[in-house]
Amino acid sequence: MLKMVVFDLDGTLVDSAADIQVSVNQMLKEEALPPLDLPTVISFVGNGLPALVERVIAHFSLKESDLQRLTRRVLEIYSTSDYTHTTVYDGVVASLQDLKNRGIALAVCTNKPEVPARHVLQATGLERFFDTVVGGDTLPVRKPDPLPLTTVVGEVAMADVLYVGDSEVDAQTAVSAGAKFALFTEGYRKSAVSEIPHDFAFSNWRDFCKVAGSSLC
Ligand SMILES: O=C(O)COP(=O)(O)O
Ligand SMILES: [Mg+2]
Repeated sequence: MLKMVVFDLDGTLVDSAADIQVSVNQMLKEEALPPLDLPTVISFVGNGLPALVERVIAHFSLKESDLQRLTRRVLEIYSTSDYTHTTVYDGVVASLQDLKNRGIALAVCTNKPEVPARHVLQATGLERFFDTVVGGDTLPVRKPDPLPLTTVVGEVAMADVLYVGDSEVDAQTAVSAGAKFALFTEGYRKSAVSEIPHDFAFSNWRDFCKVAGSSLC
């Protein structure tokens, strides 16, 4: 029986890439470097902020030793953003409300650092749905290590848990943790849907009711 649904954030609940792009480009401007376009930034998202900045460093052949400084700067800019370009995917709120009404526990397990993850949830009005939020810097390891997901799940049996995400990283996390996985296909995945292990796939949040067996369908 479904007792808990855990959600990834970027590319799953929210389309957040445009604000990530603004923050990265602000840092690049300060470094006298040219801006990156949206598809390039999206291709760098998925493994957390330090990995994103590592990819920026590789893209511009910058010094590896600048990683910490540039990561700190992007985090600073992004954490104080007003997130005006970040939108909740259509159908997400109704899906979350339905799960909450059914008494199913809801949590977020994202690789976005915890502070901006909480800010984004606040700014988009989604915060009220979630008791637990684990970010990419909450624990010593991040997804695809299963620890963030197993930590969020706590005492609930994995057989009663569904993880919902948009990427290869999320699929791998679910497999390692032993959770069922639902793939939202319209986020920031890099490979074909058929190459990403999943128990369910959906391209529109209005169809999530079929995955979660709700009365909304
Ligand atoms: O911050 C990232 O790289 C990805 O974030 P996500 O885990 O919410 O998709
Ligand atoms: Mg994601």
